Amino acid sequence: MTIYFYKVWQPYGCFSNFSPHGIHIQGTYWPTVEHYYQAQKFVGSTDAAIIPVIHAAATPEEAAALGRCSTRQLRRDWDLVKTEIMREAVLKKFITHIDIREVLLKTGDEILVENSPTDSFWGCGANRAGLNHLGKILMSVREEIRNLLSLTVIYE
Ligand SMILES: Nc1c(N[C@@H]2O[C@H](COP(=O)(O)O)[C@@H](O)[C@H]2O)[nH]c(=O)[nH]c1=O
Repeated sequence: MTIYFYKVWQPYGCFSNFSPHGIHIQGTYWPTVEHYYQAQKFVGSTDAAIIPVIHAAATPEEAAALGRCSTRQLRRDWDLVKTEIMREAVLKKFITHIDIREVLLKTGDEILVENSPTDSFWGCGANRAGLNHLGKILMSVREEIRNLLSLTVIYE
């Protein structure tokens, strides 16, 4: 059965990038995947000064609003790198936090879908026919962690 998730307070809310699970990446701690993802939009851009502001945002909603501001200049390669950047952050989240890693692993081989009514890139969009890249990343992270854990069992 397909598992749909979206808001943090709904079932499987820990799969949302807005969930309160911090990550360390390249020496910096980010309070949520969303903070990190939104800040990466401006690395090397003329609007890079917004990065520490996004980092310090009180909530992921605030971080997202800062990153989505249409008057700011995104890095030129954003569309090429955003999926890999998201994957790295989501992998780090589920490697770091054992409790939600268990939730992810317990979904077995079910299809995971970000049920966003407005986003048909990361989610499935209102018609549920969107690309669902976040769901796909979660499924691939689930597979990667499973493989990592099976290697640990063999070599321990
Ligand atoms: N979960 C969730 C959202 N979805 C998230 O929004 C991000 C995409 O942002 P952007 O590339 O700027 O459009 C990505 O992390 C996606 O998972 N959006 C929300 O407004 N509220 C929410 O609770």
